[in-house]
Amino acid sequence: MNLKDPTLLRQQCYINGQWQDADNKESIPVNNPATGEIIATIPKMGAAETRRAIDAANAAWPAWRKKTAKERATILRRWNDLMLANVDDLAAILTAEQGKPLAEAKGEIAYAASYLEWFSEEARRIDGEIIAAPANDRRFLVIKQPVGVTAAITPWNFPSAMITRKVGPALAAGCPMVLKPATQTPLSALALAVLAERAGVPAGVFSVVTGSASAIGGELTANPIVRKLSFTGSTEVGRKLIAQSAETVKKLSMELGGNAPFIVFDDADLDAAVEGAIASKYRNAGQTCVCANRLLVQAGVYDAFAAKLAAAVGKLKVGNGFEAGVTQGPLIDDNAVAKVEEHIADAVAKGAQVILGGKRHHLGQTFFEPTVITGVTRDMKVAKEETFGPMAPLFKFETEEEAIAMANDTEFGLASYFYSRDIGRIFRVGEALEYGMVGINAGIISSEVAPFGGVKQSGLGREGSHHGIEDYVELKYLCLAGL
Ligand SMILES: NC(=O)c1ccc[n+]([C@@H]2O[C@H](COP(=O)([O-])OP(=O)(O)OC[C@H]3O[C@@H](n4cnc5c(N)ncnc54)[C@H](O)[C@@H]3O)[C@@H](O)[C@H]2O)c1
Ligand SMILES: O=C[C@H](O)CS(=O)(=O)O
Repeated sequence: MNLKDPTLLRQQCYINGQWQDADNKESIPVNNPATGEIIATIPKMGAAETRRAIDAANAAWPAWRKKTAKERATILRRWNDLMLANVDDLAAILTAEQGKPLAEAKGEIAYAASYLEWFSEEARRIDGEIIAAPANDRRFLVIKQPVGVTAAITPWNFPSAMITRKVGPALAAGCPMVLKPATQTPLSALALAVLAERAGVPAGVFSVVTGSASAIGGELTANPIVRKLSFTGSTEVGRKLIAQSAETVKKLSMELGGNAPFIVFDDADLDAAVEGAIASKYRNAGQTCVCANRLLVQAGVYDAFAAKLAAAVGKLKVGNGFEAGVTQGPLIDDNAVAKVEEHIADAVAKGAQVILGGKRHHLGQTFFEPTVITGVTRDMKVAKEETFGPMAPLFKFETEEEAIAMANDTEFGLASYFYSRDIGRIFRVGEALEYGMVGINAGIISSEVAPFGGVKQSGLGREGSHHGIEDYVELKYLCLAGL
């Protein structure tokens, strides 16, 4: 990894403004999924170090909340600017530990920085209310105050953006944050801490702890000083963290799993639908929470869409993310590859046909062939489970009502997509889909200015947009009498 600024690559945790090893000096390797080589080691910390980070956050909170909104905004804006000034190094670190192509990694860094920029602006718009009281000698005031010490636990698939989507609103609202990044991709988080320090984030306001997920998570969820937990990851782990947080009644933000339907109606622009399907399904080698997981295609255009999609998918280039022109990197680990293989094998055993790809790539490691399968039916695992890999399963439907029923037949409700040029259908289907987000004639919909989040078992709360700050403030009602 050739960095212009090698000091961005850290192999220690950042607690209370200090770079530290684990108390027991133990460490964990960080692997490059494309080559299998060890690129760094990080401390294997646990509950004791996490408690110190929480105590440091609590000690730093009064001074941080006392800063004016403009002072906090200035620091967040400077952090954004530093991310953009170091985009090449941050992207190289991200590709080395997560595998996504460098162009995608640069895109993630810009996306991640946009949350710091957005919440540097939102910091100055956390306004209250004065309510018309029911008596002339009274005035009712509502003010918004920072929730307190917050914690974040983030996934490996977006090692930078999932962090700034949480730390941005937290710091903007006046809350300190203790972060546990994914064990597979901690280096991006530690590089963010380097830039936070340079931006002027005071010691204790942002700390990064790596190591035992259960030990660190156990402390973050049990410690009463932590007033809020924001988690992004699988629904399975989210359920555990919700249960662990119940004892201390923490505020929770949960960004969990998905099972996105991608519906192609017979009135769709098929070329646009293929472009959108490629963008949604194969971004990050299919490892995003909002990837199309089920492609539902109306019978009249099924064969034409399948042929067009297979032709376009066949042009995707698999390889090391640092190689020019590569659009498909490796999957994160062998378990991820096994999940894709399991879904393909199950579908084929129940009658589906592989029309493109279908097996591990000849490059070895965790590379997988971009895959398209047809003849998929609702009894197959891929209908109910998140594949999280570069495999597009095509289901067939006859009517609009059938498509909506198929799309909603899941416990998930994060992202959904459909392609149609009929305005009546656009409103009917957009309103009928049980999802937090709906892409209409669009395969990529995420933005810092829009509310990101799901319904049902895809999560709680929203991140980004004006709404994203609400999860980091408490409403306080002041009743003024005797005026
Ligand atoms: N909704 C969203 O915005 C969003 C975004 C990205 C990923 N995801 C979901 O995340 C999943 C893939 O990411 P992943 O494999 O990192 O998910 P994961 O749930 O396995 O891990 C997420 C984070 O939780 C930590 N963790 C795991 N077990 C824990 C425990 N017992 N206590 C405390 N922390 C624990 C991990 O170390 C990691 O930091 C997919 O289901 C994907 O849909 C959702
Ligand atoms: O995987 C989850 C991310 O939230 C995807 S996105 O980059 O925000 O669309």
